[in-house]
Amino acid sequence: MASFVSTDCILPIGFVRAQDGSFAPTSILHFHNSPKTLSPLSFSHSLRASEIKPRIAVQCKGGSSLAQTNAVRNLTGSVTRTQGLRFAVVVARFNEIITKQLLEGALGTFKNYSVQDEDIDVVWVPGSFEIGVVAARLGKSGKYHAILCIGAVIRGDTTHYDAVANSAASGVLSASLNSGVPCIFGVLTCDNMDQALNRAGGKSGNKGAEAALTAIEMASLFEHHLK
Ligand SMILES: Nc1c(NC[C@H](O)[C@H](O)[C@H](O)CO)[nH]c(=O)[nH]c1=O
Ligand SMILES: CC(=O)[C@@H](O)COP(=O)(O)O
Repeated sequence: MASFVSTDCILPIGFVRAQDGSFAPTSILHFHNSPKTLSPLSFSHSLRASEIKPRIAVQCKGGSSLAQTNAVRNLTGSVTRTQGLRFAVVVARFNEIITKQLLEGALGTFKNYSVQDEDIDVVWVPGSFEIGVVAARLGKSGKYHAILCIGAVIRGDTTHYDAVANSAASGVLSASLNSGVPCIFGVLTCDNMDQALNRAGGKSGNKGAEAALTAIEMASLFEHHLK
């Protein structure tokens, strides 16, 4: 059974045993809770207790030495713990015949998972290119646990599609990273209208509904495990 030191443990490595038997660390590894194998000089890894050499002392918060655990913690957002979670939905009006269906699918998912109407704000923007800046503003407001971004980019005769699709994706990702609030990419990028219709409630399902479930899970992960 793999075992790992718990989080917030600092492993002094490369140390000199003093005359009084204490250890003087010469370099520090800070441990996270990710169960990874420690290579001899790697950093920011959890240490397999079985790999702790007798001469290494592990100083953990609370003063215990050589703290070990047999439990690997798995942190996952729960789609059944939605009470108090607040969501913003940024929707592009461009290709509204598609985005309205995606929005309806998303709102249906929120309802099915007991997200209250008063905990959802829907913000309309002209097109998918404008989603990122609004998502970033909403994320930084501190009012929401996740931002669901909905759009439909459909290829035309020019390369404009690539600019809009790529900008939408990078805009949503940047909003996530800059605000620290999960911004979920629910923007269709399709070669034609049929592909979009199939993914907005057609035979390929509703990607808006799927993205809403991702938003719930990520909101729960951040609220219940990563604060
Ligand atoms: N062609 C599509 C667009 N184009 C509009 C842009 O999103 C943007 O609003 C405009 O360039 C002004 O900044 N938007 C979509 O969402 N989907 C498209 O297929
Ligand atoms: C994604 C777009 O911007 C696209 O719909 C625009 O069409 P076109 O490339 O024919 O101007």
